[in-house]
Amino acid sequence: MPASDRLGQTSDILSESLKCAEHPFKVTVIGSGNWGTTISKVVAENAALRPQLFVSRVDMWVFQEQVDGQNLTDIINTKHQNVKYLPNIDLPENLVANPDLLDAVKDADILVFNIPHQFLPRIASQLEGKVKKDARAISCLKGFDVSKDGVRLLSTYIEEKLGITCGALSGANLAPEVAKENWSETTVAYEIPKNFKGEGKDVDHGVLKALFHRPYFHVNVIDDVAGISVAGALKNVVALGCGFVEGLGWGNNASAAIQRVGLGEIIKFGQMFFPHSRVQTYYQESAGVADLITTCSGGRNVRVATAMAKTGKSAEECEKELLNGQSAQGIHTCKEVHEWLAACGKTEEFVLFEAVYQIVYENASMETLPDMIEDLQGVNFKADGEKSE
Ligand SMILES: NC(=O)c1ccc[n+]([C@@H]2O[C@H](COP(=O)([O-])OP(=O)(O)OC[C@H]3O[C@@H](n4cnc5c(N)ncnc54)[C@H](O)[C@@H]3O)[C@@H](O)[C@H]2O)c1
Ligand SMILES: O=P(O)(O)OC[C@H](O)CO
Repeated sequence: MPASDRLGQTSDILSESLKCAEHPFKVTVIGSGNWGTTISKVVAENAALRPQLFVSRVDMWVFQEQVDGQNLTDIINTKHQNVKYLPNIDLPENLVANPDLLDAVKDADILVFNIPHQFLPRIASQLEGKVKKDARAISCLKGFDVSKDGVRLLSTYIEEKLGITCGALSGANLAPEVAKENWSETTVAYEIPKNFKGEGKDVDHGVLKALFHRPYFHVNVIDDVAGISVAGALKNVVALGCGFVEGLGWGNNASAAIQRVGLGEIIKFGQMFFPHSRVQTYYQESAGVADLITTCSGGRNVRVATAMAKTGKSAEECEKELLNGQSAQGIHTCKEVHEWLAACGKTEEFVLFEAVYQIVYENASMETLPDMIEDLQGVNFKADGEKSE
């Protein structure tokens, strides 16, 4: 379908639910990697299409770097492509690459966070006290914040650090496919805050759908921020497990077994540490089992873990060699999850997550994965009060 037809189609799908904003919302995306640039494209397309709701210019904050002797921002703003992180994809001309973080956010009503999550603390510190007090945010990051105080969602981290309400976007969304406008679904989760200013004056579910929904990118908006965030973070750890068995040449059955156990651990983790998350989110939403399947089929975490199995190199080496500056978030998340589970004495209840950590950081043998999963099944059986082998 030509791009112009697709734009028209979007407009039809959303027109009835759309209201005018009193003042159009200014949107800034913080991050310009593989997914950061893709989501910036999505948002800028919608901003151009809906002047009654959004300021046409969308800023995309870029962590500046040189590419062939030129600033990446200059290349993006002239060629309208992010040649390093999303090559060969045309970006809308109303998307402006901005290397100055504080300038990019200064007028923003909606902040879309989209950076590898290990960089969030430094960026959030720079933003403290510098964003509009009534700005709203959406986090597209997949990961957790773990400290001695506990495990926190990244949206909660942003809320507490910046004093603004933050939701999340997560789904079965390999960026290169979304960027090429192949159809996919996603889930946006946002809880309307107590200080909601009213329709047309503030961000609500309709505004978020108008911001993110495209003919090729179908959005379901819910309020279970914890559910979609837990699923999005933990499927990256499971994907590392799938990459190990793929690299060992064990085939699809082995990968399915890892995904089955992984889904169980994701739901258990959510119920144990974020009891307000809803179990049905994990299997009904794109952010749940669908994201697990797509990531375990072809994501960067699988590719890195497969290379580890084939070459014997470390996760960091494989990430560096394969991803050209992109990040496999499972490498960080499995460590964060291990640290949290160890702190609360629960590692034995999440044996797949723990096995992945041991393989990545403690040189444990990948061949031990099946035995560890057997042990887990034994624990589950006994917990259900049934006979254990
Ligand atoms: N790529 C995908 O398919 C995809 C899909 C859905 C969600 N996500 C999630 O979105 C988030 C962002 O992923 P991505 O794919 O856009 O990033 P990426 O993996 O492409 O990482 C590259 C980005 O990191 C930036 N960077 C490097 N060093 C930095 C530093 N010191 N400070 C700040 N930024 C620095 C680079 O400038 C670049 O913009 C992650 O949490 C990821 O899990 C990714
Ligand atoms: O390529 P990955 O493994 O980082 O996964 C990307 C996305 O999270 C898939 O939804």
